[in-house]
Amino acid sequence: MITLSSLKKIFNTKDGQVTAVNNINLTINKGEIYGIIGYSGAGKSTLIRMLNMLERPSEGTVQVAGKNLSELSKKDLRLARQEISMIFQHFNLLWSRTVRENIAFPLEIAGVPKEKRKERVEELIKLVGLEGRGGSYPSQLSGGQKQRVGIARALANNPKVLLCDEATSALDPKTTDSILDLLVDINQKLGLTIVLITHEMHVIRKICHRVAVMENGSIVEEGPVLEVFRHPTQEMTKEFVKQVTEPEETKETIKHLLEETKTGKIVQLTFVGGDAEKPLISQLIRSFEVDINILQGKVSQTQNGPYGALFIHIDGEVSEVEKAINYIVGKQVNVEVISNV
Ligand SMILES: Nc1ncnc2c1ncn2[C@@H]1O[C@H](COP(=O)(O)OP(=O)(O)OP(=O)(O)O)[C@@H](O)[C@H]1O
Repeated sequence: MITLSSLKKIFNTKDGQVTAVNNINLTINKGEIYGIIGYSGAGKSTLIRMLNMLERPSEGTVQVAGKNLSELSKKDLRLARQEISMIFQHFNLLWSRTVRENIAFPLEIAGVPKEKRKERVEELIKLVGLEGRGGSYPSQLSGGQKQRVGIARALANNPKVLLCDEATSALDPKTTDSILDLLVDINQKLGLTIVLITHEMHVIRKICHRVAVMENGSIVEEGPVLEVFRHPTQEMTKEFVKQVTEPEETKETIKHLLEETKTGKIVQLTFVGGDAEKPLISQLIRSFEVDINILQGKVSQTQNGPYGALFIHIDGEVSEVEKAINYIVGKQVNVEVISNV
């Protein structure tokens, strides 16, 4: 659906040239939810804005649904943009218009007749769960509701691609989850291709099929979400992955336990996909002369199956502990010994 080839963006500033996006090659498939993660300044916004030519590339090409956007005339680009919608962190709603009028706006621009417009607006209000709020103004809505208006407006002209520019960054965690659920819902119902940028791994974990990690204008790591979680190669990716596997208090708890624990080993087990459901711990206790204490654990759902980490203390004779660890390795669960005590 989207192909980026040798894409580059250089800004000329008073202080010299800034390369915001540097030679990116990427293919995003139809119906996929594709996440791009990176810290502030990595070039995510510039990249996503080039996907609908809000920002013109300095070099390279952007192809969406078979069209090379750089080559389109102004008129054709306007038409192409109806197929590539966008939602924003701060919603970008028209404050003097009601919910209904905001959603109708792109339909007016596209020249949709009044009756059809009305029908479509009501359909969209239902789709995003804003029944009963059509007459409200944006200032009368919560953040989550405002983003629902943004999504309805973006979907008005039946786009093929939805671009999400930090769409949940201004929302609290619970509202974030409800908006992410809505994005998955419309991805599945409408077969819409979704590209999102974020600095939160939680967003990637919860809804993306594939992820690209961006640093200094380049993509440093890319792949299916579970694969990247399983084998993060770059330091930065490892940091992001920790956001969803290690609860804040984990390090402190482990440190405390290391001080308390005199024998055995503390290990981190990482479960990916189907393995997370297996009764590994009871198998260990039954098969080896060891005691197992579960210290901390978190298993989350991804679009490709469960993913999680479990910290356990395995205690017993040194040889039995070794055997137990080897047994886990044989089960293809990723094992990391945090410390030999
Ligand atoms: N219009 C511009 N003129 C000059 N430099 C720019 C412009 N837009 C972005 N940049 C620079 O390009 C680099 C990438 O910025 P960009 O906003 O794309 O990053 P980002 O990953 O989206 O970060 P953030 O999440 O903070 O917006 C930064 O160094 C930024 O200063």
